[in-house]
Amino acid sequence: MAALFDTASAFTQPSSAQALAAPQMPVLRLEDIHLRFGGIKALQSIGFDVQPGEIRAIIGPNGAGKSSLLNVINGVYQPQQGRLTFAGQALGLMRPVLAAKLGIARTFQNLALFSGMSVLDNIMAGRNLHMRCGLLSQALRLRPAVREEVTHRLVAERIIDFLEIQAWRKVPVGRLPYGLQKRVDLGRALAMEPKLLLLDEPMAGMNLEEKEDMSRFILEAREEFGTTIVLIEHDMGVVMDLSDRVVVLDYGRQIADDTPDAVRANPEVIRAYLGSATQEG
Ligand SMILES: Nc1ncnc2c1ncn2[C@@H]1O[C@H](COP(=O)(O)OP(=O)(O)OP(=O)(O)O)[C@@H](O)[C@H]1O
Repeated sequence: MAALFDTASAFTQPSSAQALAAPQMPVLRLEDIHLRFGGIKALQSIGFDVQPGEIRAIIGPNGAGKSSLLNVINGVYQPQQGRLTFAGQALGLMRPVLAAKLGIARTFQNLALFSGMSVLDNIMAGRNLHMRCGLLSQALRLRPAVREEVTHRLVAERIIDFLEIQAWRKVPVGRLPYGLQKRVDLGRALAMEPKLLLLDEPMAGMNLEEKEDMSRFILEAREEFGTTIVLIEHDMGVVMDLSDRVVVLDYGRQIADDTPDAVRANPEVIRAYLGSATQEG
């Protein structure tokens, strides 16, 4: 993110599938994660890593445990068993506040935007963690607060340019079509300068053109800012096109962790999930 943001990230590097050729310290490693809700075994012995600059997909049928897994990664759910390591730091378990501090950002299946606020202000909301001046100095318009706001606005404007949403920067988000709202949600998350970006069904409810746009922005975010991405997606075409490696869940179990092509050819995956209807994806 050096080109866009003022602070360099530990994971800022040109990223591509080539980066995966040489093993590096993973951004994230999950080991033997078990999560239960009463009698429901939502996750059973899940373990995989995410390399810097990688786009990792998590797929599986409805109820397979995908959202639960994302919630374990950002600390919303506490697994009964397992270990999580972030950027080489063994954390045991994650907590939401810690996740935010460590630089884990997330978009949601059901958008989490302020619908009455403008595009710019929603993206500015993503800068909150980076703001050092308190509310009082902001309210009194003290000089350091004004200076800081200018810097953050600059970052927000650059993200708006990057996502090609300049024309709507002053428009309340609630008035935008759904596809654009999803783009603003991505912008809000990118504004956090995340080391790890979790995308929960970024293409849900989009038409083909919107999906193509969103795919392009995800790939460009990785290329330009070196963002490491974990995404849940139901559209197999999107998963195959975007991801470097794919984790497949079925009834809370991890049945595959491989490249898109290998996953596509895996008989257990085909049986559990892909099926004939999605083979063309
Ligand atoms: N907060 C919760 N309380 C109880 N059970 C839950 C909770 N969250 C998830 N579950 C259960 O855990 C299992 C996995 O659910 P999860 O939402 O993680 O699956 P998913 O793969 O994301 O599904 P979908 O594709 O439909 O979003 C399901 O049986 C679900 O009912």
